[in-house]
Amino acid sequence: MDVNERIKAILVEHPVVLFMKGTPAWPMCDFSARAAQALTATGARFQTVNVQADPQIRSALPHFSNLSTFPQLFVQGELMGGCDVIEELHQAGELGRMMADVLAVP
Ligand SMILES: N[C@@H](CCC(=O)N[C@@H](CS)C(=O)NCC(=O)O)C(=O)O
Repeated sequence: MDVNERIKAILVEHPVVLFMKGTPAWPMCDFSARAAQALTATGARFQTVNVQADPQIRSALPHFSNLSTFPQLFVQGELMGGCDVIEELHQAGELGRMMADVLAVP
């Protein structure tokens, strides 16, 4: 499967996907760590893709999304943004609401 098809398949399969460096337990970059922390704090379940472990996705995703940096959060297939956007949404109380809407988390 072509890498863009793989990215699309991940986005179809999972309503909330964080493409990050490392994993929430072992983040490999402070921006990825902060993004994963904010999402974890909402209590929502989210899928992560470690771009450091997948060089094809690491190089293709910036072209696919038009965002050159990581992390990248997609909700229902749409790019929300990176760490700055995620933290802003979290601080405004919007991130939890968004996750609840998408995932029906109480
Ligand atoms: N302002 C960005 C900061 C993210 C950032 O600068 N990430 C860097 C360091 S992890 C990055 O992805 N650089 C490009 C690369 O490593 O390919 C955000 O909100 O996510």
